Amino acid sequence: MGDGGTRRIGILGGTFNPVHLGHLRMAEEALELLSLHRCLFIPAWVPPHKPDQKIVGFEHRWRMLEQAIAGHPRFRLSDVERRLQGKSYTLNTLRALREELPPGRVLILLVGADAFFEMPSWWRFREIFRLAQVAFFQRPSQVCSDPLNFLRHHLSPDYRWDERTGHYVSDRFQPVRPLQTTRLEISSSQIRTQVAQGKSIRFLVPDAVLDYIERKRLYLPTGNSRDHEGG
Ligand SMILES: Nc1ncnc2c1ncn2[C@@H]1O[C@H](COP(=O)(O)OP(=O)(O)OP(=O)(O)O)[C@@H](O)[C@H]1O
Ligand SMILES: O=C(O)c1ccc[n+]([C@@H]2O[C@H](COP(=O)([O-])O)[C@@H](O)[C@H]2O)c1
Repeated sequence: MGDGGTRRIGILGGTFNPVHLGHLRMAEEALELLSLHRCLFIPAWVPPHKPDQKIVGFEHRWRMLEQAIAGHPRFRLSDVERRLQGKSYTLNTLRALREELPPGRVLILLVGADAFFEMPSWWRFREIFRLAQVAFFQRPSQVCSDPLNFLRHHLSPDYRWDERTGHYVSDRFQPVRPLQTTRLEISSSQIRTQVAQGKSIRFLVPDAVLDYIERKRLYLPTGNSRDHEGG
């Protein structure tokens, strides 16, 4: 992903219900490994694949992210999916970012390995690989499929491993890069469950997020939370 000075923007989309230290550490390591100029955190307005999940309102997820990344010199929060409304399809998000960012930016979509191997079920997923590079992170407890077979099968048989750059490359799509990062076994669902069971989530989320969850009484069994509204 050599770029001769071009600014490289990492894009980390998620439901962030709530944001946790797994997300933040993954973004921090991506900054270094991919020499990113910025990492954009993009909370989904309506996550396309979580229709049945009870998700706290966008405003709560936004506020928690805001506090989690406050003061970080390279982390930024983007409301592009709020502005787009409707289901938050990543292809639409990338197209909108292409229009609003200065020309010449290299977009690198950051996804956990679980999300990466599910991408063939995303809306017009092949176009995503034309518009942006993709970097995926190993998640703990992940039984990993072979990425090269996966790319050849779902995108193009010409995908090959480039030892020099550490990317899977193709003449038809942008490079894809596997990243070895610190494995933190944390998920938003685990956090929600622990809060609902009255267990501690300290050191799984930033302190400011912990305070916010307690103050707004989020993730308590139904009926106990404050301002708990949908999308
Ligand atoms: N601990 C983690 N390590 C690496 N990547 C992660 C981790 N947790 C989430 N991600 C990645 O961050 C992105 C956004 O994740 P999301 O907001 O859905 O969080 P989640 O913890 O997976 O949520 P849930 O448990 O509710 O499904 C996805 O690409 C996901 O794979
Ligand atoms: O574009 C799609 O069809 C699509 C389907 C599922 C998930 N995504 C995106 O993937 C990111 C992680 O999603 P999730 O559901 O694991 O929070 C988030 O930015 C979603 O908008 C995108």
